[in-house]
Amino acid sequence: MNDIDDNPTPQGDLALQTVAMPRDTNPSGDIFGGWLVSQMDLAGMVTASEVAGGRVATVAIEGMAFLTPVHVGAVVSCYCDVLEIGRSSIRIVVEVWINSKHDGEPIKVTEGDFVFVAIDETGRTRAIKR
Ligand SMILES: CC(=O)SCCNC(=O)CCNC(=O)[C@H](O)C(C)(C)COP(=O)(O)OP(=O)(O)OC[C@H]1O[C@@H](n2cnc3c(N)ncnc32)[C@H](O)[C@@H]1OP(=O)(O)O
Repeated sequence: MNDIDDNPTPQGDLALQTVAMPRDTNPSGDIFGGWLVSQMDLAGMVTASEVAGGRVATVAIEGMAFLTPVHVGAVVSCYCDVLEIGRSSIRIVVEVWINSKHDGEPIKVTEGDFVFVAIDETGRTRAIKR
């Protein structure tokens, strides 16, 4: 995982942008980690589907850490960078960034390595065309 201080700008391309809503909070009013993972999975799926030219499934999520809380109303941006393309798999680092409530500076919230697999209509793996 990249160190937040060594990597002050997003890595990769913007794949998904959304707003953290009150419905995405737990009873204490904090945004759920699971909601963020869901957004990251969607962002990764968009990028992986483009690379794979069709249907993909998430096979693994590795090495995640939540670095800073997300507040309701924050614009949540997911950036994807393709790290590796195998026979059927695509490894993507997904980073989530928000802007600081105080000074508007971009802040990295979390990142994780997501592995997607290209699958056919029956759900079996398929080779990615290059
Ligand atoms: C967007 C969504 O659909 S989210 C839904 C949640 N995800 C799912 O339902 C997927 C459930 N899993 C599956 O259906 C199956 O595991 C499949 C079809 C994805 C893969 O089937 P497998 O029998 O594991 O395939 P196989 O062993 O050939 O591995 C396929 C590729 O995935 C890679 N892979 C498999 N497991 C892992 C893992 N845990 N971590 C990293 N890579 C992995 C393999 O290295 C291989 O890569 P390569 O083809 O580039 O060499």
